[in-house]
Amino acid sequence: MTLVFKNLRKQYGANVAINDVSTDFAPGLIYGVIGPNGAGKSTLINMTAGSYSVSDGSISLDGRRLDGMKKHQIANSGIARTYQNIRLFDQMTVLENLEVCAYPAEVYNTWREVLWPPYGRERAAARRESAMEILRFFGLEGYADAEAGSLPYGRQRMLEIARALAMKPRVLLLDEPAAGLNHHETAELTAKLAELRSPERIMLVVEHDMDLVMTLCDRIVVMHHGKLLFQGTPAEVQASSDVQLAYLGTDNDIDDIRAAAQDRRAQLGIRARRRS
Ligand SMILES: Nc1ncnc2c1ncn2[C@@H]1O[C@H](COP(=O)(O)OP(=O)(O)OP(=O)(O)O)[C@@H](O)[C@H]1O
Repeated sequence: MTLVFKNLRKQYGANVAINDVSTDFAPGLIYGVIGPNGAGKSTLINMTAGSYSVSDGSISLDGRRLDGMKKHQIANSGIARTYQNIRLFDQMTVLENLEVCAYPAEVYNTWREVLWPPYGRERAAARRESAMEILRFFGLEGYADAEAGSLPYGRQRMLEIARALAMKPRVLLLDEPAAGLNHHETAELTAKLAELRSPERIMLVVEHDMDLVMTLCDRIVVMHHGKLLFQGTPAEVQASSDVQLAYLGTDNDIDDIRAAAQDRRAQLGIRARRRS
């Protein structure tokens, strides 16, 4: 399984958000996507998930073109995502948030469940058990019957990832999963995400939190002004003066990049990080 971006381009009017990006992603690895604000990171996620159209070039999974597919077809191809700003089904329970993602994609199977109640009950029980297993993994089982919107912020972030996992994705796209989490929550999240590394899954994590990225990711893609500036291991990225220049305009080290990322988050009004 490989996810491939080929000469990918995204243009909003005259603004070129993604400019001729070509790279590929292999299963079993966690990829970090970093870069200054406006570099095009979220646009990559949005195009891969089908939320935004592709202006030019292609995105394919196992040789199958995803660009041009409808959003639900992309989801059915095994791509799941989370959002920079949490988007849960607030009025549903935590358990329902997961169950709703595991309903059959094929109309045929839905009718089978409706017309054959024993089969429907069996499938519903299996969905529930599978959802509970994911909730237990995230330590959310105690919230199963609570309304999703009533959960503390950090738990909602975890629930978003849990919900994406309920789709059993082959490609998991996480857009700033640590935004607004305190240090304790970020450490917990980092450990959970590391456990999700699987030979059957490609993971892409867009994140400003350098500690998370450097700890978690096997490979890092650095975006700058819509272009792929650099790609390598965390050590290679930390050693790259190109990367440091892109972030800071000066040839400083990774600690300054960390500080710059925090400053930019604050400027953007991304929920302040609480020190625990
Ligand atoms: N829906 C949109 N309409 C018009 N321009 C957009 C849209 N979404 C993004 N852009 C522009 O595309 C460029 C890349 O934005 P994108 O959100 O992908 O960057 P980013 O690297 O994810 O930034 P951040 O770290 O701030 O989230 C920016 O110039 C942004 O203003």
